Amino acid sequence: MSGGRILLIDDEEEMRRSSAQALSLFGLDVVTFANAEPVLERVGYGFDGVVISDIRMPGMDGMTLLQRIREMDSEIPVILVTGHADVQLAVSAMHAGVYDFVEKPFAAQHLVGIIRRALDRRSLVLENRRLRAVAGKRDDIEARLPGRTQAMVDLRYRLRAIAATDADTLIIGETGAGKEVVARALHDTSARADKPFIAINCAALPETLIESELFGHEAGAFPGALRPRYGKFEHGRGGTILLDEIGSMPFDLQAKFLRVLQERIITRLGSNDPVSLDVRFIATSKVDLETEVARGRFRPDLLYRLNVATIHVPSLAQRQADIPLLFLQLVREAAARYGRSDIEVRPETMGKIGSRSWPGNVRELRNAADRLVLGLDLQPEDTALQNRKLADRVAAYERGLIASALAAHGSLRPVYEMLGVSRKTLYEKMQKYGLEKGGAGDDELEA
Ligand SMILES: Nc1ncnc2c1ncn2[C@@H]1O[C@H](COP(=O)(O)OP(=O)(O)OP(=O)(O)O)[C@@H](O)[C@H]1O
Repeated sequence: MSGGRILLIDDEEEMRRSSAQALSLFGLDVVTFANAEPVLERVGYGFDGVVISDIRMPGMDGMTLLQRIREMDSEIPVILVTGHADVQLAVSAMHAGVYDFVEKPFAAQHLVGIIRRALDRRSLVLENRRLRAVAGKRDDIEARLPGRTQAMVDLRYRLRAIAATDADTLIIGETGAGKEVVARALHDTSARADKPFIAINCAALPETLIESELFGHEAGAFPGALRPRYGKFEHGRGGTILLDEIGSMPFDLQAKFLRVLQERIITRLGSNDPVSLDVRFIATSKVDLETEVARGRFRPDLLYRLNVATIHVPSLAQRQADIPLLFLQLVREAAARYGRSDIEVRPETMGKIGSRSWPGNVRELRNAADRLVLGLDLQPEDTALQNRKLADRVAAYERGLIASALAAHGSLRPVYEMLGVSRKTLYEKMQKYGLEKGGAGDDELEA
């Protein structure tokens, strides 16, 4: 039997007390209410329990409650408690989709039997929904993240393994490598697939607003907060929250966020009432968070907490062999988007695509596919470079310098000496940019 909750509504206090007591003797987890309104806040699409309500009550009656619940999710079991003379009401409730009735006075054991069947049915409904959602999207991972290189095979394997858990996840990868695509795929193949997916870009939110954006606020929490507002965390209830560019989260906020991760509770700005939060967090970063920790810009405790389930999204340089096929797929997608069907990729174009470097990764490759479909020339590498952000241009420049130094020397020592970096730094950068050691001996690499 499921461990779901039983919400019991009756306006008579004695009835609430005695029913709750009787049901808890049978090991059922009962919460009682004197009126129906607050129950609507407690149930929703993923509710894994049963509602039992008196049919006649002042304020919202049992019939209206039944209708309101069925508008949210028609498969939540609602059991109505009727009086002896309520036959007419009972007939309408049956038409309205009530799960079952009990007539007052009732034997607790009789009600318990009905509740147990209702709970079993509810957990079956939820499990079926979960499996349907997962099955529908699972096959899709291959299509969303294609590639035959080991790096992509490993990525898909890890993604599936982590999607089967509810662990908070850190996704690392270069700009444009597809971190957000991976985050979405993770959500869509997880048990939370039919719940919200909320993406928040930490780098794009102004520092002054970020806290109220995430946590929400009460009216008057700060000047300009005229009305209470839910934060994005609460909007994501039951689902997944993606924190893009977690490294850009202001330092002070990191401590608060760590507490949210640990306790699953948030407090809106200007409020003292903590609200519980059922979400999975996914964070992404293109910068090395260890380095940010060393620079005092990122909290080590937050990194350790996030670093449990980690997915590395390979750069295009780390999956060079996948580039031609991926490019063809992106061309097909672009052709569909622009309503073109006669697109042909010439072998020499394909040669250029496969051999050049793509520091902007799939995003840049996708731009190239768009240009081809629109009949524009492939941008020369240096023009493409000018259109990128400073950090990407610096990275591309650095990669180029290291690549040519590696090509010019048979061993690593002259390379790192010439570039004025330690052997360890050189090794890390080679890994980051997917560069091979050229003619250098293996022993040189043990930094
Ligand atoms: N495997 C893929 N197949 C098709 N398109 C992809 C794939 N991976 C990424 N893309 C596309 O490339 C672009 C960049 O992807 P995404 O936004 O996920 O990258 P990112 O790593 O989150 O980038 P940034 O760090 O800059 O935010 C998007 O347009 C996305 O649709």
